[in-house]
Amino acid sequence: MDWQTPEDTVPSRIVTDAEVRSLLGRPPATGAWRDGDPVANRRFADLGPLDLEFGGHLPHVRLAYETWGELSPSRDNAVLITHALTGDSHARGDAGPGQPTAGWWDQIVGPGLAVDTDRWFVVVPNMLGGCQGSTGPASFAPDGREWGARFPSVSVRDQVTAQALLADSFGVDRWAAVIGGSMGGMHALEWAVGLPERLDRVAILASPPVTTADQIALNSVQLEAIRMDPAWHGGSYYDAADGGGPHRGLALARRMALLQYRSSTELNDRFGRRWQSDIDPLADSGRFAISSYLDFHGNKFTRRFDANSYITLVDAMNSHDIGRGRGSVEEALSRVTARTLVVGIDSDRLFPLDGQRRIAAGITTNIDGDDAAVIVSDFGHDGFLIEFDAVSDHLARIFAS
Ligand SMILES: CC(=O)SCCNC(=O)CCNC(=O)[C@H](O)C(C)(C)COP(=O)(O)OP(=O)(O)OC[C@H]1O[C@@H](n2cnc3c(N)ncnc32)[C@H](O)[C@@H]1OP(=O)(O)O
Ligand SMILES: N[C@@H](CCO)C(=O)O
Repeated sequence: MDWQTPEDTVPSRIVTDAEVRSLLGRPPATGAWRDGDPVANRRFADLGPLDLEFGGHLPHVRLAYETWGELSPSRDNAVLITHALTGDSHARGDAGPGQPTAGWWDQIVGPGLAVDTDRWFVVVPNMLGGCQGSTGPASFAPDGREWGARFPSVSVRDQVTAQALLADSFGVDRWAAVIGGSMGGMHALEWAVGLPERLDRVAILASPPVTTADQIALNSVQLEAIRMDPAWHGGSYYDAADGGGPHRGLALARRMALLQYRSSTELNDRFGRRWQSDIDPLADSGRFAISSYLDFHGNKFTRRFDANSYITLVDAMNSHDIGRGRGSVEEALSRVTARTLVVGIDSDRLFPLDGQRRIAAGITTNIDGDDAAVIVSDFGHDGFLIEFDAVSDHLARIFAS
């Protein structure tokens, strides 16, 4: 089978349960597009073929995206927000009638908020390789079946290339700002280094200049947890009789990840040594509350995310090295011309402050001189999704610059 067939034999914009059922005789993969999705604001951009950094080729790329605000006639007020590893385009929850789904930055993006949608035209795409409407392993290969584990390796740079094609589709030559946290901050940094002529400002939150050995190690055990699940089937699980996915492995990977997303201080203060039955009288006795919390998030995650997509995105995150092919990290950072904000969280054990400090020190247009701004918080890495006031204050400073 030639997976590089240049023509789609199946339109990659097949999106509804009904279309998938009629094609494959079963529902779509977890996280893939579904009928009745409440995100009325979501749109799709078909961006054509894409040659990938590590040699792969996608015959057709589609990005799902949402927008808020109005694009000015001169197209000079567009702001790109890039999401974290398991995020999506839904930064705001009030995009249309019948919108029950909360957005992940409701308190930051909106009329009169730090990213003021009365002033800015805000674009939030789902990243390439994701499973919330953009082309990824749960999308269709040219043979009319999901790519699955056959999906080619994508890098953070490929994901930015796809975002640049999306910008072209809007006629936006230059973003007023590119803003991202965590993996989204990797994208924001790549924009600033790789396409400096295409943005005025950049905000990088809780992100590193390279994914380190320590971080790759933590990622590798998560991926192994998925692959050792008997329901993994080498990634070809969509048609499997035993439940349609390595849910136990994926839930375990999410538990492991969550330990890096939150700080030990928060977990100790919040859960202590309490039993879950102390909190919920109906719960089984003999289980610690912290175990229950991890189980809850692990299991919840499997209901919204495709395991193949998780692997693809973690691999993309592992590819992140702002200095690759550019001499060094510092040489790469010296290319940045956008006004820059770099923010770290003091309790972040996933992407610790030294990474943000290295980024800040290497960028001459950093608004805080040679240092990063620091949010003091016990929430750890996830602080960029929780400390709304502090994040808003810092974003206000970059917009005022
Ligand atoms: C840009 C992006 O990254 S987008 C992706 C962001 N979203 C995610 O990452 C999804 C996973 N969610 C999270 O990581 C977090 O909820 C955050 C970071 C978004 C917000 O953090 P917090 O507000 O501190 O939420 P927290 O981690 O306490 O989770 C609350 C949930 O845990 C449940 N919970 C809390 N304690 C327990 C316990 N002992 N046992 C079982 N469940 C528990 C709550 O009932 C609540 O459930 P709900 O989600 O159905 O409302
Ligand atoms: N909670 C975030 C953490 C990674 O930045 C996510 O899952 O995307």
